[in-house]
Amino acid sequence: MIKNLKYVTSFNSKETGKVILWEIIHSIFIAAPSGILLVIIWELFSEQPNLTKVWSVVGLMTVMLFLQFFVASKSMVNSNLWVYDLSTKLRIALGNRIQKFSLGFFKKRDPGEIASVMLQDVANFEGIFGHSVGNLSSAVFGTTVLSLFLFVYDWRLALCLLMALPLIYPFLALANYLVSKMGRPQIEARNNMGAKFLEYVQGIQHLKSYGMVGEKHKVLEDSFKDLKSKSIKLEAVPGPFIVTAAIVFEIGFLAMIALGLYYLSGNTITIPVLITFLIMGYNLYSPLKVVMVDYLILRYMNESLNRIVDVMETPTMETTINEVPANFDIHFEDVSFGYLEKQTTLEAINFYVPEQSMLALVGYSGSGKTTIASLIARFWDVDHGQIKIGGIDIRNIHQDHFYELISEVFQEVYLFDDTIYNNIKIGKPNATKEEILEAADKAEVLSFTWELKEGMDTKVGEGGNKLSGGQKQRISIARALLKDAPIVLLDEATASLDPENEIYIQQAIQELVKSKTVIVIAHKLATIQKANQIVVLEEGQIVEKGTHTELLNNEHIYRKMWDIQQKAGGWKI
Ligand SMILES: Nc1ncnc2c1ncn2[C@@H]1O[C@H](COP(=O)(O)OP(=O)(O)OP(=O)(O)O)[C@@H](O)[C@H]1O
Repeated sequence: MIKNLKYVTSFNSKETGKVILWEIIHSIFIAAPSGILLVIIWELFSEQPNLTKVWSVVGLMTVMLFLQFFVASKSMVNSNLWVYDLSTKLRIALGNRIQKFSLGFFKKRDPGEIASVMLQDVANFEGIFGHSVGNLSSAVFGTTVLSLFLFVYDWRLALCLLMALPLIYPFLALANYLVSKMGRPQIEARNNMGAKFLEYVQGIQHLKSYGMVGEKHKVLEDSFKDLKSKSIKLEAVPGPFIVTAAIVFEIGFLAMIALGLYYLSGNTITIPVLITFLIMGYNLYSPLKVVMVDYLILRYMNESLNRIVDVMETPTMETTINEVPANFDIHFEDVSFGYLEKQTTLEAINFYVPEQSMLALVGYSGSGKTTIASLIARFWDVDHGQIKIGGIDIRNIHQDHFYELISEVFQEVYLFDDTIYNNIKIGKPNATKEEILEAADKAEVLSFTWELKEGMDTKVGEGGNKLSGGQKQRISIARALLKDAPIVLLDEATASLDPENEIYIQQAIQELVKSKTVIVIAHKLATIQKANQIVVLEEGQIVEKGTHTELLNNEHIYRKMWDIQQKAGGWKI
């Protein structure tokens, strides 16, 4: 836990020292009044009590009270500001880290789970640590100061009080073990509930159309119940051990009273000393009892910290090397890749795409075409071999520079819940209005926006759900045109367009790919006849390579696919 706390507090280490200092001053102010009270008791028990002295001490106590109010407010404000600042910095760091992960990270970890690290786990830390830091410091500093006082008065009674500390340890250790054992499943149940809820809300349209709302709601309800039972267990099972530890403290206090009375009867201590122990002894235990409960909550918080640190330490695709390619040819050297461990999706892929030439990827569904395009875009990293751009391994090109090199027009187009204009602008954030409209025009976006009441300022809805598939694709082509990157990846760019628009889009694409290095995936072989090279894939391996004419003469898969498409082209329904 200390390691985790050190790690997270390093995000605002400058302020940490100041917060601790204020908390120490605060805990001394909490302990001080009982010390001052003793002066009154001692004075009252003296043979000739000096009332002026007593009144002065009462005056001092009043001043201390005001000071305590100031110190308490200051330390509370400081620690709250510090913890909220810390958690904001932590969230920003997590956000920055998450954007540098490969897509593989998001496939392995549920989006609901990642969201819960960012929201719930950081909130856990913020809520718990913000409030516990004061209690912890009073327990450590307040108890140390009081113990020193008590040892000066009578070391035997002080030792008797402190004897309770090792005795509570086994109960605390057991409770601690139970919290760490039950905390993780509880957090997992909470995340599972979040993920199920997200899935339910996102998929509600499809659930309704298949009449599965009730069935999925049951799954959601089960996840609520699971969370309930795990939360109850987490609270109820370690609870009795904490109560027992608190009772051990009371027993320690009773033992001290008994010992004190024994010493009093033997005249080895005086009444004021016993009264001192009765007052201070109880005060000694109070912060410890509070911190004991806090400690368990802190252990629970540590489970959240583990998950935060885990995300922060997951390797990203970031590189400190920043080699800049001199040209934009693409080289696949013995590349193998699998989405899952022990599963090969691509095996020993070798090809070379000279700068400003076009390579087409062809093959039956599931043969690995999209995977090759995704590897070039670094959505994933290769397991074996190298992909080079301009002779440089793409893993050695800095992320910011790398994404300037590539434009993608993929099957799945994601649009942000913003205007059409702004969705195109993403391709080049500093583009002028003229440039954006020109790209929109070339990609046939203007031809449908003029029919819309708000034109290019029409909001597209979440993920672009207010537009048709073809319209979304045109926007993504406009984005790529605007970006004007030297490498273009096209994945079935014209799949969801009607034949008339397809002709226009093909023209726009011709414009887009002019003087670019292009990798194109097209199911319609007629569109790639002019490609400089065609690579045919089967089950993740290259089975043919050549030009359209060469492959037709090969009489192999490409020829078969071509013949089928030629026949299908003649069909009319
Ligand atoms: N995210 C993923 N996780 C696990 N397996 C995947 C993932 N994406 C694709 N695959 C698998 O990898 C293999 C290759 O898929 P890929 O999408 O590259 O094929 P494709 O040739 O582009 O297919 P299509 O023409 O149907 O788009 C398939 O067996 C597919 O099931």
